[in-house]
Amino acid sequence: MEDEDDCPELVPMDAQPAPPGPPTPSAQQIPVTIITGYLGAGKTTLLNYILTEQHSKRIAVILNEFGEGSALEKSLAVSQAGELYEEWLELRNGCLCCSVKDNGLKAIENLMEKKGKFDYILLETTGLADPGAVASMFWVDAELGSDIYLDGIVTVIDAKYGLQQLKEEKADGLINEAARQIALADLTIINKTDLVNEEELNQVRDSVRSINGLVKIVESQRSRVELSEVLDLHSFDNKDGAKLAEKLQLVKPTGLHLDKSILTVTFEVTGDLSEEALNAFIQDLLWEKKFCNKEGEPMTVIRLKGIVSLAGKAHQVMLQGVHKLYELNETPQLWEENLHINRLVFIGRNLNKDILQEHFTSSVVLNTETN
Ligand SMILES: Nc1nc2c(ncn2[C@@H]2O[C@H](COP(=O)(O)OP(=O)(O)OP(=O)(O)O)[C@@H](O)[C@H]2O)c(=O)[nH]1
Ligand SMILES: [Zn+2]
Repeated sequence: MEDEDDCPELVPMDAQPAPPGPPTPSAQQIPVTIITGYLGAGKTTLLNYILTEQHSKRIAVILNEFGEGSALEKSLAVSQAGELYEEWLELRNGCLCCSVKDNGLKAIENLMEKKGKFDYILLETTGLADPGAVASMFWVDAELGSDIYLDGIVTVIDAKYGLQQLKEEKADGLINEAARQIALADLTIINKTDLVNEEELNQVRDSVRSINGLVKIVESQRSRVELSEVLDLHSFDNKDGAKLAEKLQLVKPTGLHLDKSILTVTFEVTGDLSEEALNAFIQDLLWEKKFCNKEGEPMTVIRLKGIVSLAGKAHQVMLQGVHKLYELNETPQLWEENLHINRLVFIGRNLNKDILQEHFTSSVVLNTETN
């Protein structure tokens, strides 16, 4: 028997260091999909469905749970599904953001010792977890990053109770977790459509869209969705810069809103950017929270995406941000001569498009093109 409590072996210092940033995944890297969603939305149902329906991939599952009763139940539910490898990740009470990283890394590192035995990882987070913290750990840990890559964040929403969950006001102005999970998502699955009528379903759809102008939405009963819609999304890859550029153009800004809600703003600015000033802008926004809306409340960005033109670079550069982490990565896509359109999408709270764009244009853009 392996001792499960052993700390993972450290990789020797002279081992090949991972290149900075999340590059285009290599064939050896294993994709990880984070499955999140509010309590009872249908995450475990989705996992079980994927594990029983999908036979072309060997999938490892990591559950990240509170409370022993439900943990035991889920462990059994998942391990019925034939040959799969299960790691146990239990967060004792306390701050998720702090504990998730260490425990999560340990579970994944343990799992990676069984490398070769699986080719996809699904990670279910608890209903109350902040998936941003989980997603961040794949970026922070360079060694881990050389073994696996983040493929996408999937948020399951309860068609019946989702709206109610989204409207819950949090004490002290904290961000509503259900809304945060939608803000972070690459794909949302509106589940339990059997429990609502068309009008209710439309309302849920509209609320999801009002939070996240980028996210793809599918609907399901018992979490039965096309697997190709859930797995291999490549949401964070830089190889597909052209696809992202296209997608960013279709983003609709959102915002028929209550003060505290999360929304999407987007703008485009032509010209080349100073890389240094862009870094400073992003850090002021994500780390320092220096920008405020008209009411003087600091803007909080949960997810950030963009395609930008950096001075001196012929290739388009992809900007990805989750939580407080962000990255700039060159894509294979070349800019057209004199048509350098920077497109940015921000999902978060207290965002004011005009103020953001104004800061961006005045501090980051070097030269505005005329054509
Ligand atoms: N009516 C209906 N019930 C569903 C559907 N999908 C799942 N359920 C039920 O909803 C309950 C919760 O589903 P789970 O998959 O355990 O939800 P979860 O998100 O994993 O829940 P937690 O891990 O507790 O946060 C279970 O009783 C499911 O059988 C659906 O489409 N329609
Ligand atoms: Zn679950």
